[in-house]
Amino acid sequence: QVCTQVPYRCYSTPGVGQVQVDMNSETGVATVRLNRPPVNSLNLDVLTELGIALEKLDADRTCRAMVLASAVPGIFSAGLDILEMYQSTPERCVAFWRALQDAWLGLYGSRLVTMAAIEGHSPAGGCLLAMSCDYRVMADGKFQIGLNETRLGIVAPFWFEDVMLNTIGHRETEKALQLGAMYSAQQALSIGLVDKVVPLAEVMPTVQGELKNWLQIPDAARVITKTSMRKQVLDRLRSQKEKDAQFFADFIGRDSVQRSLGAYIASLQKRKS
Ligand SMILES: CCCCCCCCCC/C=C/CC(=O)SCCNC(=O)CCNC(=O)[C@H](O)C(C)(C)COP(=O)(O)OP(=O)(O)OC[C@H]1O[C@@H](n2cnc3c(N)ncnc32)[C@H](O)[C@@H]1OP(=O)(O)O
Repeated sequence: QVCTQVPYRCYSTPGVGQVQVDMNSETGVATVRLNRPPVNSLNLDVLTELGIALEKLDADRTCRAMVLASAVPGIFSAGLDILEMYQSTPERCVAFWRALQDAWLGLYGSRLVTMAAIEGHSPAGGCLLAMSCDYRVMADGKFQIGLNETRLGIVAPFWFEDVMLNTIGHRETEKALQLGAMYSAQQALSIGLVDKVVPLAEVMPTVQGELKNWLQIPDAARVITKTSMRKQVLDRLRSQKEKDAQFFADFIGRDSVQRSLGAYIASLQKRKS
């Protein structure tokens, strides 16, 4: 049970919030769990909650690190909620995209040590969240991770691409994005998409162990280094947020894209029958 005793502090109501934040003020480590069953798809509400949670943690001087995880077994995140992109309005699309931009700028630009505990599938937007952390530990087994956008007939935006480039390099990114490739944990490890693969039950203990190394480094020096490494990619989006949001809404509204998304949703439903 989380958040029941000192030194834990909750930023969300247990069992209610779609983004649950448990702050351990003794260690300075916050755990942020996505909690939107069945698959933690990222809709406008979740992205808004996530953006706010990240902003609060960044402002909390007692907080030094954050673990991004899931409260839903078997899933890290299924990525963006496809229903936000299918038969939506241009206004809603723009609001949705702004919330994604803000959550991502907060995560990729966070001063905290950020670690992803990937205890389930992590396609598309889920993979973006994981890649935006400083370190990734993934559960071995049947779970998959990757930017699969082209398989849906959509295109990973330039900032998704930039983050992947910074994570696995140009050649692997080119293949991964064109093919919309999804990788097993072992394959992801072999191309550097994740940093460690362990059995499911060991993901959290491994993250906690790795955090000890990172927290030995003085914050100021680490933060200056992180900022210097990530600034260019962050600034590229910051300088064209509105244009990017408008471009997304226009692109998603195209008939051909809507047809592809409709077919993809049908294929997801068909898998079950
Ligand atoms: C120059 C051009 C520039 C272009 C610029 C703009 C372009 C736009 C870019 C937009 C970027 C998008 C990034 C994304 O994140 S798109 C989302 C991609 N996500 C996926 O493809 C994941 C699909 N889901 C799965 O593969 C599986 O669900 C799973 C994650 C492997 C889990 O499998 P599991 O068997 O456990 O669960 P189910 O498949 O039975 O799913 C349960 C129900 O959830 C629904 N579902 C699944 N994923 C999503 C989703 N992402 N959004 C909404 N709903 C989702 C699924 O349909 C089931 O619903 P049901 O119970 O009602 O049938």
